[in-house]
Amino acid sequence: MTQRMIEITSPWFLAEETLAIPTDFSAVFGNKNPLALEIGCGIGDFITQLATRQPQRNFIAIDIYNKGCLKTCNRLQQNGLSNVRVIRTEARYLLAQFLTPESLAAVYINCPDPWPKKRHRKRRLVNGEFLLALLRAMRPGADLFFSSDVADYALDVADQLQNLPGFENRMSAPVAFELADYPLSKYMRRFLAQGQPIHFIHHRRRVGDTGHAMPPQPVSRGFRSAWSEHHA
Ligand SMILES: C[S@@+](CC[C@H](N)C(=O)[O-])C[C@H]1O[C@@H](n2cnc3c(N)ncnc32)[C@H](O)[C@@H]1O
Repeated sequence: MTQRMIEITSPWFLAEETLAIPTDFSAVFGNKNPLALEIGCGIGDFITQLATRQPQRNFIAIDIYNKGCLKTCNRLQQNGLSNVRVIRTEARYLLAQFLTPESLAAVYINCPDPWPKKRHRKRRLVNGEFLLALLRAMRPGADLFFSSDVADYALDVADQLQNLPGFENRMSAPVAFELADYPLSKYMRRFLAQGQPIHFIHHRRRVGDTGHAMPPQPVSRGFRSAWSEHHA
């Protein structure tokens, strides 16, 4: 099954095929403000709140879901936010192709697809290899925020992070049920309304960390299709 592709003409949208490899995002935004990334922005409610609160930062919001990218662009436009751009792309592809090492000041991943069945867990986006690719793109001192409604996903990510010396935990526990001043996404609000807790993780790339990130692995464009199958 494939997504129905809607052409997105919004000025907030960057078409993946027009981006330079790697991309100079300072030139895209016309300033050298710190750059942050949201992976899996959905309909853009989280990034809209965050970018409103942090006008001194630039944000890239990515999703493989075409309609979600369109809704995110529309929401950003309604809120007049000039510090965000939306890209329809796959996270690993973005990290391997478009981002330079140490270019990100923060990364946000909220309620990633849970793949709850045990035999599907290997499909989860956030694993050790992915965290190393993130680490490479994060500058020392950059923040990584992860949230999930699925306890075992969050515990697994917390475990992986604990074993990566490039990261340090910014909270008093590996996983918390609250994160002060953190905006709520659509999925977070949905789960909280159903009485399900959200599990939060906040790590930082250790200042002084030099060599724990691995070089980018080759990622093909076709790699993305498996991830978009369920968005028909
Ligand atoms: C469960 S939704 C959560 C959306 C939003 N973060 C929220 O909390 O409301 C997960 C989102 O991640 C996107 N996604 C899944 N895998 C992705 C990948 N590999 N790269 C980019 N986006 C991805 C999906 O298309 C979907 O919009």
